Amino acid sequence: THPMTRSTSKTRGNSPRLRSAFTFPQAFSNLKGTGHLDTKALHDRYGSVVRISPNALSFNTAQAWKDIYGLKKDRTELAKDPNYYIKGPTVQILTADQEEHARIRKHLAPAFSDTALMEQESLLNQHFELLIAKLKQQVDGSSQGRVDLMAQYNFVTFDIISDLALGKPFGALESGRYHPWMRNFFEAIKFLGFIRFASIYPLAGLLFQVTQRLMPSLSAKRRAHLDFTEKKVQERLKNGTNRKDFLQYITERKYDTEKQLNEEEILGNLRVILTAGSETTATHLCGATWFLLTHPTALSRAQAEVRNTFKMPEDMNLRSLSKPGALPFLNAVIQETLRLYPSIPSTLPRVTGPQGSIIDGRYIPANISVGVHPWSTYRSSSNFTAADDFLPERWLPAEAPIACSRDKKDSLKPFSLGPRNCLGKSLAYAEIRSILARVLWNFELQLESESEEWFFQKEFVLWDKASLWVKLRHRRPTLADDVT
Ligand code: HEM
Repeated sequence: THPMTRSTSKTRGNSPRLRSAFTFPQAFSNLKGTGHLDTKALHDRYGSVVRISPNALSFNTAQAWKDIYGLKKDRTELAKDPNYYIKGPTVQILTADQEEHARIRKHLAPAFSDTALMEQESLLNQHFELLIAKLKQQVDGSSQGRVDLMAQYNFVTFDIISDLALGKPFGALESGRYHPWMRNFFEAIKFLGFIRFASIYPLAGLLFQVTQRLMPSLSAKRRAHLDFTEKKVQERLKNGTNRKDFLQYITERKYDTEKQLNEEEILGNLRVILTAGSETTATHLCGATWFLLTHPTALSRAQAEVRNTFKMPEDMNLRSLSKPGALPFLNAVIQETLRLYPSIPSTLPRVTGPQGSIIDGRYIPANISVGVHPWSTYRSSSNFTAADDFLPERWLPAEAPIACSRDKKDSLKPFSLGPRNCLGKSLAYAEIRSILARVLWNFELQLESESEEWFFQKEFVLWDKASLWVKLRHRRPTLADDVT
């Protein structure tokens, strides 16, 4: 452990001077897209709790995850930090306060149950298969298998989520192009750093609003962006369907009619799901692929595991892919990627209650913004041995290097925990396993040289990813293929 990690409960010992006095170091860090590195550097220097701005503390331990995000014994939770989770005109699951959140989550949850997932399988399979078919076309086509997998993973995950949330896919895989809604979304990510900056500096925020007003094209674009989802949801509600999409579950279960989600609330929440459930999954797929392609032994092993487990591509389905004990190495790769390349690398902040809170054994006064910083936590040597190394074996009890037996596995919470944890976790795992397994089964893969440094990215709440250029070839016949 770093000597400062266990240092003290004296808050001053964990307070870098500039950070304690001013908000600008944190604001600039966000603006530059280096927040993950800067916060990690502070943790490395000051230990497991550090003041990152006058009113905000960052933590990096398993216990802090529980204390900040878990449900308390008295059934209360630390509120989401209102300066970060800005409420819009419609209540929605991410920003709602505790009571409203419980109501919304109760109505959305059936769409994400294990039963729902199994019922959605045939819909999901169409997209998985289309992805593989399109990749095969590119191997045979003029690009000779040179493919931007980042785009392809975006296409498939956004197609899936739009199919489930809006009743129709964006059609990105089919057309091989970003749908305008997706293009707007990715353009907006670049602004997230600035928006965070603006939320700390009202003057910058004001300027931002004024510029938006002065640029009709920008606000027209925003309107079109919102209109699109509204129109789709209205059409879907009007026409009805037998498909097991999200709306089917949200509208068929009648709890307390007074507390039903109204149409506006349904739309607001579907919009959240549309973004929460697409980019995060695509990001992880890119990360796992990049790690495999830069670690050839792991790539061969994952590939052999998938190909030996499934003789025919039709053998891959949600049940066989998620069977306990199936694909242990691929699952270890998935976990290790969640650790080294968390789709949401920065803190999702909460505020301490009116009486203050005990976090990681320390009393923290009332109304302080607190959170666990995933990037710092997952790369801290106080939590993981060889924390910066890609070592999927650490997740395999029989093979983990002895040094890794001290890993604090509980400090990895990529889907958060407690009442506000990720509702789409099972769907995310299902998509990730299904897509990675199919890609590894069907193709030989090689990283193109311009993507060797792909991993080193800026972070604006989400990662500012570049294209991931990969050379794909058809699967080489194996001895087993010849025999059978
Ligand atoms: C690798 C993929 C994913 C990761 C790493 C991830 C991570 C997270 C995290 C950390 C949160 C907590 C947010 C907070 O505290 O404010 C969250 C919430 C949420 N996620 Fe995911 N997510 C993923 C995929 C998905 C998918 C596929 C869906 C749905 C289709 C989804 C739907 C949601 C929803 C609805 C919430 C809000 C839950 C609530 O507030 O009760 N996520 N996710």
